[in-house]
Amino acid sequence: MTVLSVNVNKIAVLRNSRGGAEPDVVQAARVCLDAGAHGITVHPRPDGRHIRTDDVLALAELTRQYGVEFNLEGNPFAPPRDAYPGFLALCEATRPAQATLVPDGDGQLTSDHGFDFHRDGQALVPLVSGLKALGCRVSLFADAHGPLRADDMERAAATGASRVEFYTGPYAEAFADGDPADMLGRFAAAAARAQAAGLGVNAGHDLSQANLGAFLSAVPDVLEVSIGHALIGEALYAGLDTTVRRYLAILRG
Ligand SMILES: CC(=O)[C@@H](O)[C@H](O)COP(=O)(O)O
Ligand SMILES: NCC(=O)COP(=O)(O)O
Repeated sequence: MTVLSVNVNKIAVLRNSRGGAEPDVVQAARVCLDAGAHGITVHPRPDGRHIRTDDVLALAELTRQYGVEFNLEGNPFAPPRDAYPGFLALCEATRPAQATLVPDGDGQLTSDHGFDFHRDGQALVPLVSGLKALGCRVSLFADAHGPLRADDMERAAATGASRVEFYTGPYAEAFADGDPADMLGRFAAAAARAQAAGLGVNAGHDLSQANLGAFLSAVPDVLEVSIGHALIGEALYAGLDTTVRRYLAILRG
């Protein structure tokens, strides 16, 4: 079964909008885990707009206590800045079960593209091996919506990473436009190529209760989805516990 990792970035957005400690990111993560979520994801950004270093440390401890996966996302090439020690330093401090490398530019509103494995593949090799030496499974954020180059997934696998996380934003847009069939075909084909190259497939970005089921029906053997923006929004109406349980029901099919 596909596992659910809840991204709690948006809880920190709300907290930071007023300063102080509420809503409490760790308490929100605990509610998600008590509802049955399989793990917690965060993507601390160098500008500190939501998740901060102290949140990363606290969530690493919480997930350790629960014995569930902590998935830390970030750009390993972004330099340390102010209160952000850098992605690799955070991985060293917290040893997340999964490190998801994302090629975001500084100041980007949100993640909107995966790695160019032809350009970045060689540079990723030492980073992946360093993270594996820390005990992290490594996943690489990857595009699956456009035409893949013939050996894209082979190059991703050649970095030593175990998984790719497909950037699902374009699928979510196609679904919202009422015409997701072509996009689903592209993701299914990309998944087959990743799996043939020996990579496990994760997926994330703008997945929601509305669009998740169709995605998982069309794209076989997705190992993990990380979901935050829609889930936290939906939880405003239904509550966090109920919302997480609804996602888990979708994953069970
Ligand atoms: C890597 C990814 O897909 C992003 O969705 C990310 O984790 C969300 O980041 P923000 O919450 O900063 O938009
Ligand atoms: N890796 C994707 C993620 O963690 C959550 O993305 P979103 O649901 O906030 O768009």
